[in-house]
Amino acid sequence: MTEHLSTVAGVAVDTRHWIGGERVASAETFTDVSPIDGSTLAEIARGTAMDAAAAVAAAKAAFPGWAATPRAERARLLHAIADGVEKRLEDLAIVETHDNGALLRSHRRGVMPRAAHNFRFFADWLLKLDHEDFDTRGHTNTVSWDPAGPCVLITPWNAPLMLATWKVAPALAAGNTVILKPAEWTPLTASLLADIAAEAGLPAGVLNVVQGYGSEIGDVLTSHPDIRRISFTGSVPTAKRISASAAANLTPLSLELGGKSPLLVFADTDLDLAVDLAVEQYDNAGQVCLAATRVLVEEPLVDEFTRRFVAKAAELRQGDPREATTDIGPNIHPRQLEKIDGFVQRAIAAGARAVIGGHRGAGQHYAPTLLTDVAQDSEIVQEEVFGPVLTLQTFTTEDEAVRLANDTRFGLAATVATGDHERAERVTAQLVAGTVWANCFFVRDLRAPFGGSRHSGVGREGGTWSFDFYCDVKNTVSAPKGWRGHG
Ligand SMILES: NC(=O)c1ccc[n+]([C@@H]2O[C@H](COP(=O)([O-])OP(=O)(O)OC[C@H]3O[C@@H](n4cnc5c(N)ncnc54)[C@H](O)[C@@H]3O)[C@@H](O)[C@H]2O)c1
Ligand SMILES: O=C/C=C/C=C(\O)C(=O)O
Repeated sequence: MTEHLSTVAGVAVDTRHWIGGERVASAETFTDVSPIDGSTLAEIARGTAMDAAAAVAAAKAAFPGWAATPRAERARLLHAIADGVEKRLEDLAIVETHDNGALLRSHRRGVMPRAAHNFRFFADWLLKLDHEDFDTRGHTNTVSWDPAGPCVLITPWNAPLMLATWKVAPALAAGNTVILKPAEWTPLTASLLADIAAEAGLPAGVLNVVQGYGSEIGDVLTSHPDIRRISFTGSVPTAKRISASAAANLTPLSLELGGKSPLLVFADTDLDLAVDLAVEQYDNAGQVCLAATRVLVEEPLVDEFTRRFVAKAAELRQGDPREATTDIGPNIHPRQLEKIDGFVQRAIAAGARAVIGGHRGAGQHYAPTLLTDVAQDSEIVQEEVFGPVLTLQTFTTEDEAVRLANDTRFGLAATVATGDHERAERVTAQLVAGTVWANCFFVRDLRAPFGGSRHSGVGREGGTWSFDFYCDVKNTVSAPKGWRGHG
């Protein structure tokens, strides 16, 4: 037994899959390494096609029972899982920090409370889910949100438990069973979530966790005919593969993908606010899908903005994410660091100038970077870097700002900084993005639709949108009493 437990920062983590209410090992393992110091955290079960198929079978077997469980009982169990997340908040926070290198204080204050909130929110929303019946010549239309079946949920490493629970909670609330496949760089908190769900009393097979490489077990999961929904957060190339694989069974998909979101700074803005919004984009070492990585500044403001930005960014402290004084932790993996530096060096070779940064930092850190003299059609402006790298461009008219902002293949988010209310309304209305923020950033309400336009995603989740996706939405039309048909 103990050979399957790893101790991470004093917390015992089971390194096996969680399938049908049991821990299941694989013949092989893969090594999970900490981005903080390169140390080995655990040897994790390396899922095979057989493990993936077993998880689907377990989810299929558990589905009828869970789908028939009264809503109030499903909601009660989700709240019990939220209680468990809150009880183990410190364990989850420290384990996640070791696993993905993001700040411990963010995990404590923001991310793990949000993970618990994901369960509470969808439990409560389930109980409120309703519509007004409507009448068609005396016939009553009644809409119901019926459970769809087993779901495959595939998540990335940048916010592992937050993004896993953002999918698991609504899927379970809807009456579906789940196979969660966490990213191979961050497998640990998904395993702790399985412990928490079991302790809360979630029936066996309702939540299954399969560890392993997406390239080895992804297709088995996403092409399986018993799977009724796939929700994926990750990169565009993987999304295309999954879409092709899901097409075999016409399995409905929700895809939340990358971005190259703009921050539009107008000359009439509160400059302190605009600078704060820009510097905030280095959060999580730039590994945030929503990050506004293209800073677009109105020409007359650019010198003053740049001066203030540089001063503010210089205050950021890179270091150990466990320390309360650290602002930016390491990037996730040497491969990711390589990728980030590749983007930056190619940009510089193409004529970009690094106002700050432009190189690696100590250990697995990348120096916060701002690149200027970049062409709109260049790689650095068009492609997602997923590191602490921003570009700076200028504009002279509102139309030009909107045109530059919309001129990538992405459309996840956009942020506008302006002191003019009418301008804010005019500009936000023209931006192509799933989420647009005016004079703020990352203000999230789980009732709101969340997702991306164009290559940033397919579909929306959040509030009723989540239930629309995870359910077979049904309309039942009842004839009035005594009705004898059309004849
Ligand atoms: N829109 C959002 O909400 C959001 C949130 C976070 C991250 N992201 C995006 O995620 C990307 C970074 O994450 P990543 O590098 O882990 O992405 P990725 O696509 O490489 O991996 C994501 C997940 O997909 C799995 N996977 C890989 N190949 C697969 C296959 N063939 N079939 C099924 N699953 C497979 C991986 O194992 C991992 O669990 C960035 O583009 C980022 O913008 C988007
Ligand atoms: O890095 C991506 C962050 C995504 C955030 C959400 O999915 C959310 O707030 O629900």
